[in-house]
Amino acid sequence: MASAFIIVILGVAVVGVAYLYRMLLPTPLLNGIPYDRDYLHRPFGDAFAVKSQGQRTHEPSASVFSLCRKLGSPIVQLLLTSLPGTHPAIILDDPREIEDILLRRNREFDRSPMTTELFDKVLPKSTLAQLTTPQLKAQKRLWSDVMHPDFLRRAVAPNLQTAAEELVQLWTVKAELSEEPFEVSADFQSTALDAIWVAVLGDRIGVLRHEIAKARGEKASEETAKLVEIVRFAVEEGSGIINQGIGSVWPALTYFFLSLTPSFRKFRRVGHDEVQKIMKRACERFYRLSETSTSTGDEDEHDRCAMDFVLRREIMKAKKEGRPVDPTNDPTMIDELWLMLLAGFPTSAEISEADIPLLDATIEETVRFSATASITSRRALVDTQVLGYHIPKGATVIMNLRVNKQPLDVDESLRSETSRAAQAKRTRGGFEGPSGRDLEQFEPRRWLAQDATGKEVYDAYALPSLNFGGGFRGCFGKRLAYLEMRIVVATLMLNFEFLPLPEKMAGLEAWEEVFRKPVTAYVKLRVLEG
Ligand code: HEM
Repeated sequence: MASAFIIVILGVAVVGVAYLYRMLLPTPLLNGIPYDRDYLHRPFGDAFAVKSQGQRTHEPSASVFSLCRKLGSPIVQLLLTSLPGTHPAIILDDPREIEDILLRRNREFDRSPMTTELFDKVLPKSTLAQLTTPQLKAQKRLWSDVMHPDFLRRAVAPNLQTAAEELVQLWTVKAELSEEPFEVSADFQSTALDAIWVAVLGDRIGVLRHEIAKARGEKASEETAKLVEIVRFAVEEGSGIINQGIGSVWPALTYFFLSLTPSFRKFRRVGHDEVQKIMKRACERFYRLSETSTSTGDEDEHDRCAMDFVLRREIMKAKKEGRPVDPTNDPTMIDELWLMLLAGFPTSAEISEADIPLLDATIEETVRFSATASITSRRALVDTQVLGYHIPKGATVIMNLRVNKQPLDVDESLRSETSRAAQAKRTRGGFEGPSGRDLEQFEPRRWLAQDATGKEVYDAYALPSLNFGGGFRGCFGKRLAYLEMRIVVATLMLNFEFLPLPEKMAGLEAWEEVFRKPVTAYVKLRVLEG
């Protein structure tokens, strides 16, 4: 009797293990999209192979899209498990079709859970942690005006200019101390942190001033040093947590374990407290103003940053409706502000408005070439088609935002109507024309054209520009990032001559985490006389 029982148990165990093993094997979609047959009979399909290639090269996105080149198709399937809840994942590496999906097919594709899950544990109420819903649309509307060109020019550009000038001071001190090249990654991070903090929250943290004092051998203020340390911790910890989710094949599990660690809890507490303190001060200012001001207008001279703009509007609206309001306790507000700080951290008036086509072309080419963000994804909301293949509702389409190789050939008749119409408007032929040549080379002039009078102009549409995504769920901070690059690049060019570097310091290798960053970034400078 006992042995029969053991045989039954063993039988059930064997069937259970066989069933689990079967579930770990991939089931490709029956829609003809190519896949890597080498991984058809391996548990977890090619997910681990792609992940380990990414870890080896430090370029995870490139390892995902290398599958398209390997199979010679701009659209391929990633083989995943057949476990319940696993959605088909399709990889797309065709800039024209990606641009079309992002910009023109918002009814068919939305932000995918692959992205929202990464931000859900870290900043749950932020835009990036949400699929498109009526509530998210209202949240996006509330913030949309803070990226209006007029607001950026009036309130944000002067602060960005100050950060750029402080970077010039820092490099001048360093160049005067030694004629040797020096590493500048940390200086760009300090500039980006100062710039994004003041643009979003209006307060100066003074990271660059702190670095200038250190470079001059002066004693930096203890208060600034403490604040810089807190802010650096929160920004770096936040990016690090998201990065661990990106690197995981099971982000939900990784986040579960991370959420138990003291540094995760410290990130949530410190981040929350620091931003809340700054919000409290701004609210007090607006409560005082609301006693005297009659303005309920959309723009106000008292707004110094993105946060001011939204807080003032909320306070004025509540006052008009005669209800109390305390935005400092609104977790949506705090998470959204933190998302902007984390998103703006890697970005590196007159300058902001001057018409200099070659400057714009150089910035666009830098954005393309550096590919700071190389990947995004969308979820199919309906059964649809991409490049002639059926895409089932619920499938995730993972898209390459990096345009550094001639795209693979595609039969024009397989493209969507809107994609063909967009190509027809590219008067200089897009990839087929001069702008599409030598995409492995840094060549700003690909973004220049001549207008009807023969004048050289910047052509933002010469090629699909994908590094900020696009459409309704495209990057919210794109204008701010371009403005910051414009001001910083122009200010540096006006103050320094950049001398040639020894070959070993001029490498272009990158390290991709949430964003791609250079492995090393050196400069050798000659300070230009005023
Ligand atoms: C070089 C700098 C930056 C790059 C390369 C970048 C890139 C991106 C990309 C690729 C996306 C996803 C877009 C898509 O899926 O279509 C995104 C989303 C987003 N970015 Fe940026 N970004 C940068 C700077 C900023 C800044 C400065 C801010 C804010 C101040 C910002 C705020 C956001 C937000 C809120 C979203 C989510 C939008 C949504 O889901 O609706 N980004 N960014």
